Amino acid sequence: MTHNTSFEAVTSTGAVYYLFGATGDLARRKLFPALYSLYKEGKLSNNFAVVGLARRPRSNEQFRSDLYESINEFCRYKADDEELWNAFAQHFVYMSLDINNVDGFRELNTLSCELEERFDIPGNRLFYLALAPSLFGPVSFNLRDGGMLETKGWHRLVIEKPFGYDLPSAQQLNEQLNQVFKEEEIFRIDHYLGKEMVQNIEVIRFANGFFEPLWNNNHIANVQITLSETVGVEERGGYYDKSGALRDMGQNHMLQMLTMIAMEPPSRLHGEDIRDEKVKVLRSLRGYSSSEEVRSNVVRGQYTSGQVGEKELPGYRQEDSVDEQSTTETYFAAKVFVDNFRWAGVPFYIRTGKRLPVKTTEVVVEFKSEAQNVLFAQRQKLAPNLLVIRVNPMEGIYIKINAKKPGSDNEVQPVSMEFCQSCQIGINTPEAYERLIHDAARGDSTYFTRWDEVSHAWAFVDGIAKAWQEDSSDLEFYSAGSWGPEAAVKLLDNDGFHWWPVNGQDEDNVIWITNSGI
Ligand SMILES: NC(=O)C1=CN([C@@H]2O[C@H](COP(=O)(O)OP(=O)(O)OC[C@H]3O[C@@H](n4cnc5c(N)ncnc54)[C@H](OP(=O)(O)O)[C@@H]3O)[C@@H](O)[C@H]2O)C=CC1
Ligand SMILES: O=C1O[C@H](COP(=O)(O)O)[C@@H](O)[C@H](O)[C@H]1O
Repeated sequence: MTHNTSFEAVTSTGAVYYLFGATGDLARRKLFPALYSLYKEGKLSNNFAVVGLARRPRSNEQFRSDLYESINEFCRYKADDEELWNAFAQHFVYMSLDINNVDGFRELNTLSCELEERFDIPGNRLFYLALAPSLFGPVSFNLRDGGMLETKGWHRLVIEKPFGYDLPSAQQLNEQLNQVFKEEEIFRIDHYLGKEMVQNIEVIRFANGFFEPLWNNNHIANVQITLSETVGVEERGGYYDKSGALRDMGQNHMLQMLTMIAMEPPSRLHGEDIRDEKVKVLRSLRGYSSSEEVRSNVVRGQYTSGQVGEKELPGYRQEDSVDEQSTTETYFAAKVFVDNFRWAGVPFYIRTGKRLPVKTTEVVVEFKSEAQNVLFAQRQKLAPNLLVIRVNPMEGIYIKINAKKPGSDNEVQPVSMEFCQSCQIGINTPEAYERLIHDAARGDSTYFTRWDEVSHAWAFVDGIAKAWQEDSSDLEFYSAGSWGPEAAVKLLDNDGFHWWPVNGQDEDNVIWITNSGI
């Protein structure tokens, strides 16, 4: 399908949306609010119905009341227009269903036919699995065996991460899904791909004349991708202790962002062409050939207790449902190479962690400055030019260039020129889940991960995980609220680089030229 660059205009086709896991955290915090925003902005066609599904009993009224609370707590729009709210809520029904009970799916089919008639829906069905991954296979089989796929319309399966625990488990899961759904019917969520500024990477790169000619190893010294979080593992200690930062963030969000930065221009702006280019990057990732190589290129850490502001925060091993002797990493940083013509020799430094000092997602592209420094050597060492893409929570880009300090003889100083998208649009940019639900309803899979992407990403990550499993002695500890293990600093230091400060907290005396008014 042609990748539709206009999020605004297109209303999705009529469908029944099945929210498996409707009593869960994801539904409450993300999915209900996303559906309401889409409805409010006229992006859901009027002929739709939503069936909430989970085991615990709920009447339709209770379900709608949960929906109302979730929207008022988490949605960027409040449900304060009574007429609109009532019109929206009447599309929602709830059915108690155990995934393992095929008879329940037959009842669900009967309910679905009624809803399709009531709302004039042409048999299109979208199944959103906000469930533990172990239930993805059983749901798919019971959808088929319970007759849920016997309509004339389209059928789509939207699944949450994690897609497996490693390559073998992901392959097994994929084989199960493929017994029921075709690849083009499977929409694997990576919510980072729904973020405005991640999608903007493709536009910044390919819609501007002055970046692409420089976008290669002749001009770029290194690329840094940071996904830092201030939160700990919250209520998800049980899941996280088995997963760790590498699987939780590395296999998916970080590698996906890396592919957007490193991919070749697609031949057309079509979903499949874009995904073809992304998968080529993943194929070109240089795996680590030994445990020693993993140790010298990948750093892992775990947070210990620490003072953050007024609060003394617990260490990871004291978190609920976490093993007291756990060696699970809550931080990792890696030096990664993309072995292809464009990127030969350019290090990509990636890092993510929990309980770091700020919540931010940023990409920094550092340009080479040898030639300029030869010329200016007698005066001063120049700062390299940077392009910074700010994904979250601030959205925008800035470039850092050098200019003459006004009034000085020949002093050069860095100047940052910023486009602050969030300052212009405010916090009202669509949430990632809005975009992704809307895309799935329109059948646009551009910003969902295809199986070959997932499998290559797992193959890369498995190499690291295997080395770590053999020997955990390189696990370092960092205090909550710090920037992670010292070894992550050395990783760049050894190459003559350093992590650039995030959140615009530049240590230089930088002048900002900005549209943000700050
Ligand atoms: N929460 C988040 O922010 C994120 C979550 N995810 C992923 O989304 C998925 C869901 O996460 P989350 O909402 O946090 O999980 P929760 O544990 O909060 O919710 C799980 C849901 O599954 C339902 N459920 C469990 N077993 C069955 C069953 N046998 N039959 C029917 N329903 C069942 C539960 O309802 P009941 O007990 O009533 O049956 C509940 O609604 C997971 O894969 C998670 O990794 C991904 C990214 C972020
Ligand atoms: O997928 C996940 O992402 C969140 C971070 O997402 P963000 O949109 O808030 O940046 C992370 O906290 C969680 O552990 C992980 O599973």
